[in-house]
Amino acid sequence: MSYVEQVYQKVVERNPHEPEFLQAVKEVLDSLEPVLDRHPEYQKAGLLERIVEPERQIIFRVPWVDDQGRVQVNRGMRIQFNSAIGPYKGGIRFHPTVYTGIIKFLGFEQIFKNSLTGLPIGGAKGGSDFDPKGKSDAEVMRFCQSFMNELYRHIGADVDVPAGDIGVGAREIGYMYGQYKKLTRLYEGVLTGKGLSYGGSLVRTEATGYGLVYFVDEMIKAKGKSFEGATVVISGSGNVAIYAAEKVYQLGGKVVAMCDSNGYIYDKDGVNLDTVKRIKEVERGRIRDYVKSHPSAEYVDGTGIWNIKCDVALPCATQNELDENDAKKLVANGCFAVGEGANMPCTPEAVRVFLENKVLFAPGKAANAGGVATSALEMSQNSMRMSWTFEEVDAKLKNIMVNIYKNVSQTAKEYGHEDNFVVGANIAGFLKVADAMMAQGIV
Ligand SMILES: NC(=O)C1=CN([C@@H]2O[C@H](COP(=O)(O)OP(=O)(O)OC[C@H]3O[C@@H](n4cnc5c(N)ncnc54)[C@H](OP(=O)(O)O)[C@@H]3O)[C@@H](O)[C@H]2O)C=CC1
Ligand SMILES: O=C(O)CCC(=O)C(=O)O
Repeated sequence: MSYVEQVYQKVVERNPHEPEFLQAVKEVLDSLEPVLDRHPEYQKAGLLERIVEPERQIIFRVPWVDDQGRVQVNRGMRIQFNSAIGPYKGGIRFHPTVYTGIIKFLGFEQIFKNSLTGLPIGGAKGGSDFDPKGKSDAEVMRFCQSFMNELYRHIGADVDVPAGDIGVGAREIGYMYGQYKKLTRLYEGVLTGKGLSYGGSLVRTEATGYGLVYFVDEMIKAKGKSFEGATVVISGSGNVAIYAAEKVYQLGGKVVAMCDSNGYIYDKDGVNLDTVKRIKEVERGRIRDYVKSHPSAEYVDGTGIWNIKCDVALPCATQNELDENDAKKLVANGCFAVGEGANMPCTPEAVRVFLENKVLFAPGKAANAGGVATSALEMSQNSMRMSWTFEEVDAKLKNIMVNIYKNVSQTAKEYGHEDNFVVGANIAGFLKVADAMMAQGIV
């Protein structure tokens, strides 16, 4: 058994009930064999054993009172995975499926993603099994305040800087920021994704979706293709999906389908993004409402969005939402590129189908890094007590995404896996963190 296989075996023994975490670790470790051949010193330093173990996990009770006066109790957590290259950084997810296996897979991915941005940020993730769907603003506020009543002890502008993720947007960040400030009396950049009136950065709302499309654009341009005239299917209709769609339209493509967890809409004339924004950002409604104002579009309950013919597929909803059969369908329908806006949305079997069929595949830790990169730009602006214009931040974001593409594709080539951006992203993200960990001793 190789060193890498031995490390993975130990991870399986230690975390037997966390399949998503095991999936994320296996994908990274599988890419690292050639790196370990070149760097035998990593084994001596126990580098892999250390990188797969979080530096710290904080799990806490979150009690709150609902609108009926009943006491509710959720579980909160923050997993601070790796601080070798900077303060912990990563989102907070509020969703009923949250448990340690999900937050650990996200925190682990975040280490390498944050490294790829080229900015000094370590990896972390947090969340709760609280479901904001159907809750009143007052309930969400009480929950967020209670969540922060514990979390504030473990974070800080130079310690750990959380942000949003599924179920956590501007509203939740605002409530958490207010409570942090009240508890600590500090007005500092402790969270990103803040509102513009209290330290937020322009473009952070758009950043993950825009960044995804900048990355995919670079990847397909290298093969002589473009978004101009391309038909695109995007799963999800949340923050990442909406702004990926906006950038696709700006580059001349047409988005024909989007979804939420209940079902998908198909609009052959191109999904009207103003309508989706109204339904999702203002009314907090369901995607099925789209057909009320666009009767020529179709709404279909359940999964199945990947059966729709497209040139480019952008999974932007959640982990493991696109499986082997979906991938085969996309290939059969002529899809030539897939970009992961979500974290780990494609199963390992689906990724294999794409790579075997020469579909250009942009893995999430590279392709969706624009969100956290812009969060780091928000941290810089907060530290400098200034704010850049939309154009300035957007230009920096685009530059970062182009550089990530270059780094990932060059690394893939250098290690003998040309056009395999999964291997390229894992190795390039790992090398910087490994170098920093080696320099800092056994900690
Ligand atoms: N926000 C960010 O900056 C970043 C986010 N990401 C990743 O992008 C993904 C989306 O995040 P974000 O847009 O912020 O989250 P949002 O909460 O804004 O949106 C999530 C969207 O995905 C849908 N969805 C969730 N679960 C499923 C499912 N099982 N099947 C179909 N649709 C589903 C939701 O539908 P419904 O409303 O019905 O639940 C919603 O439309 C996540 O994987 C996240 O980790 C990655 C990098 C940065
Ligand atoms: O902006 C951030 O800090 C985190 C974004 C995020 O959660 C992610 O990259 O998955």
